[in-house]
Amino acid sequence: MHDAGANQYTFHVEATTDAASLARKIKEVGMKVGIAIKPRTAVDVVVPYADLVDMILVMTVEPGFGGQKFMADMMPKVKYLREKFPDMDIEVDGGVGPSTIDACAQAGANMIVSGSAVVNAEDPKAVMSLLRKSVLKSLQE
Ligand SMILES: O=C(CO)[C@H](O)[C@H](O)COP(=O)(O)O
Repeated sequence: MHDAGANQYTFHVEATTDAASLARKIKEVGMKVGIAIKPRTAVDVVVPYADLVDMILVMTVEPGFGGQKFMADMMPKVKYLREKFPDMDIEVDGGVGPSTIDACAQAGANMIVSGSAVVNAEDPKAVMSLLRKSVLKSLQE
């Protein structure tokens, strides 16, 4: 993947029995590391790997497909991570769009995955701009 131009590899903590080794291997080949947690995984699970990763992804839907409903009850995980790791990239993925971005941004997410809300929009560029503005506004507060 690195040879093909990828500069970050994100894996699910639930998908490996040795997240630390996997994170180190990804770094060794020169890529940034992201670690993701599914909605039913406790946020504490990723804390031991914080020194080994560049980004923590909090899933706000069950992974699998786009178009699902945003789980607002994942926001305490984002807030907890932002308070604990002020300089960490924290991403949210699932059901993020104009009506849910402020909750993500205010909880402390600075990276966003948005599928349906962008691709199904009449004006995808305007939606991306709105999402970006919400995150930037919270970062400046
Ligand atoms: O595959 C996914 C989750 O597994 C999608 O990345 C995610 O759901 C984003 O899509 P949407 O914004 O439509 O929820």
